[in-house]
Amino acid sequence: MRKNLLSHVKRVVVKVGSGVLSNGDGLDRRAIDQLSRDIVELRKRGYEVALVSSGAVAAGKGDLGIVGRPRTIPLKQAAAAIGQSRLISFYEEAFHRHDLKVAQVLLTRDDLANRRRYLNARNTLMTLLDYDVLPIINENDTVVVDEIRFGDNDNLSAMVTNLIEANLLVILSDVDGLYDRDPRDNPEARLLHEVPRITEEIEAMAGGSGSDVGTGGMATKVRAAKRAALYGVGTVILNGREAGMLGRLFDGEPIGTYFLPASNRMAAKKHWIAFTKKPRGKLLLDSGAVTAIVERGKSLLPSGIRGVEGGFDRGDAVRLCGPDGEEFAKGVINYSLAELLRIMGKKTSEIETILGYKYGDEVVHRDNLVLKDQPPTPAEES
Ligand SMILES: Nc1ncnc2c1ncn2[C@@H]1O[C@H](COP(=O)(O)OP(=O)(O)O)[C@@H](O)[C@H]1O
Ligand SMILES: N[C@@H](CCC(=O)OP(=O)(O)O)C(=O)O
Repeated sequence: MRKNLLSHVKRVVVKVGSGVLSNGDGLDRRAIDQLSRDIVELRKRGYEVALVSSGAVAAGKGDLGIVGRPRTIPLKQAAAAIGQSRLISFYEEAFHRHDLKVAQVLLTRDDLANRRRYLNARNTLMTLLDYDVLPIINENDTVVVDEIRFGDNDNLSAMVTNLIEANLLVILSDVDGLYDRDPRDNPEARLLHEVPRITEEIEAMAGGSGSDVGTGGMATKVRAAKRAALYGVGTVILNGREAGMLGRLFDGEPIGTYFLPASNRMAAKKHWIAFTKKPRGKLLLDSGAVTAIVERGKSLLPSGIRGVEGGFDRGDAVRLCGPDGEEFAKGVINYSLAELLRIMGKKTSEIETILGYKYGDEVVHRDNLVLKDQPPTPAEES
């Protein structure tokens, strides 16, 4: 059964957590050597692989004398600066033994939220894969502030899966997969082998991290799997502390937890709008506009807009809210705040007269609009 589920897979994103790569004293070389063997094995079987690796903070914090978690953001960022170069040098050494070249790619959410930079990052990663180089991706912890943070590498790995159009996301952690409750506190917890759909009940099973080095725990892994599923990609959570898990997975062994993809995937661009692009302002719509968008899949026209909050430029993402103020969708806007203030509530035919030009009849085109909790739509352009 598992083998069938994986038969279409060509390109894989493997994410490895800090808990797998570190021991109490920093990086665990044995774990890195073992992971490199597993990835080399996958590549020998013909799969393309990109690695999202945590571990920078865990690798560097000891140099600053930090025991447990770094207490402040600057300490965490300093630890990451020390640890990231060590992490890559260990990887370089391990993979060179197998004649595999590696490349370090450090990203912030801002890099992917801007469509041009997103496409640029994609081209770089695709080029590395074309040249048989293993990209090793991490968040650029040293420079991130809250507004441009992915927050955790589970989320980053889901974004990268979308970015490089991978067919499978594998998350290697320090547990065997998703249990029906946190196995740390519940010895009777049961491992789920397959999750057909990520419901609220499934999300409620996943708790936070119990370790000094992990971020987000199972909750962020399930969220990442949900994002990947919406993009039509399955996710497997495996225990990365055991040797040979990637090979065993592709041999068809029923290990870990497999989250099935949604049967009809969201278009890559809509996925990016929904999950990567950060919204700036808010549009308040009348009920007619809400019905047209939600029930008839229409674009947003200026006539349905009653109010605006916050600032934005043309091309930014904005939240769309109904008369009750509740956000029901997110979309990329064709007009700046200054332009919108002049055309909102007006007919489409008046746009050009008022502004002297127009970018389109729609304020937000239906192709650039995603409903909250929207069931996935058939794939369109990417
Ligand atoms: N329902 C659950 N099933 C499995 N693990 C869970 C669950 N709820 C919480 N966890 C915790 O999540 C941890 C893994 O997440 P985390 O510490 O962030 O690891 P990583 O460094 O791999 O990202 C596990 O060690 C476990 O204690
Ligand atoms: N970017 C951070 C890792 C953040 C993170 O999500 O950690 P983890 O939960 O171990 O995957 C680092 O390299 O230390």
